[in-house]
Amino acid sequence: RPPKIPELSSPSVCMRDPQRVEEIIKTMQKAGTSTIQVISDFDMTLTRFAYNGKRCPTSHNILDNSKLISEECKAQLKDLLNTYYPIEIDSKRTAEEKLPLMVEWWTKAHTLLVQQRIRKDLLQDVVKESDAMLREGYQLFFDHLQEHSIPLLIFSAGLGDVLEEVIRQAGVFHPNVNVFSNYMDFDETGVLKAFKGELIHIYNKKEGALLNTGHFQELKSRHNVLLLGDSLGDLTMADGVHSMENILKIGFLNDKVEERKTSYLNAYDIVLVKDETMEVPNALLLHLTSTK
Ligand SMILES: Nc1ccn([C@@H]2O[C@H](COP(=O)(O)O)[C@@H](O)[C@H]2O)c(=O)n1
Ligand SMILES: [Mg+2]
Repeated sequence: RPPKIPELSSPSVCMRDPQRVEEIIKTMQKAGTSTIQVISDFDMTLTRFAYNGKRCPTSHNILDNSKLISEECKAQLKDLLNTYYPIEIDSKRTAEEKLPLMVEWWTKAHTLLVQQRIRKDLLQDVVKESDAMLREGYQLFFDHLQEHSIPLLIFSAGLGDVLEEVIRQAGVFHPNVNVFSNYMDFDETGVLKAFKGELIHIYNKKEGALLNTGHFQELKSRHNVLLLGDSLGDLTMADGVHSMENILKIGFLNDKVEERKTSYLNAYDIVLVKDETMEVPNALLLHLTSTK
């Protein structure tokens, strides 16, 4: 294990191949800060999964539980969550089996949200009044990337308008941050009428809008990627990166740990088990941006 990163010896850290991790870190550190980009999922990756034993909300949940949603609609959204979330984290079903069901979940939820005639000008209050919580250490994470001019792409199947507000209110929506997500389309009076563009769900985080935006085109010289996710669907988030040289994949394993540990260890280089902090990603970033 890299001796300069004691956080990698924390009990929450699991690695299938620590030597390989060490090699990737060494190569990336040698290549230098100007070659690095960070691609991160949002819900349950940059935000906490639980706090004081209670689940923290996803960007969808922030809106679902808010004053902008009728009691009847809240119950319908909750039913959807109770039906589809167990499918999302079911280790016995394949991604192919889950994909159409996930599309069904997102589509039904978005249809319900549009029926609620949500007002754009109230989203700020909704986030302020919510239990949204970024992971401990988020400030250092965002500020350090900004200080070192490292681009951060947040690639989320959540609600872009809501998640942007979360990071704005936390004071970390710096100019190096780019967000790809599901954005709301409001009519001329500021009422939600639809969702923009192609739906982003947990199993298409490489297709659609993102590949045509030129985002990765602009970052052509950044061949070294630090990827952060909490779902196996997050692993394809860097697929658009041009001539990638190294990728270090960090996965937060928040729920159903025993059932899912093997698949996470096979897919992610570093697995953080029930770790609600940014300690390990931060330690890695500090190391990668150090010149020693
Ligand atoms: N109606 C929905 C649909 C999805 N979710 C959760 O959002 C997560 C996706 O957002 P990422 O930032 O992680 O891409 C996903 O894991 C679902 O559990 C939801 O809460 N409500
Ligand atoms: Mg997530």
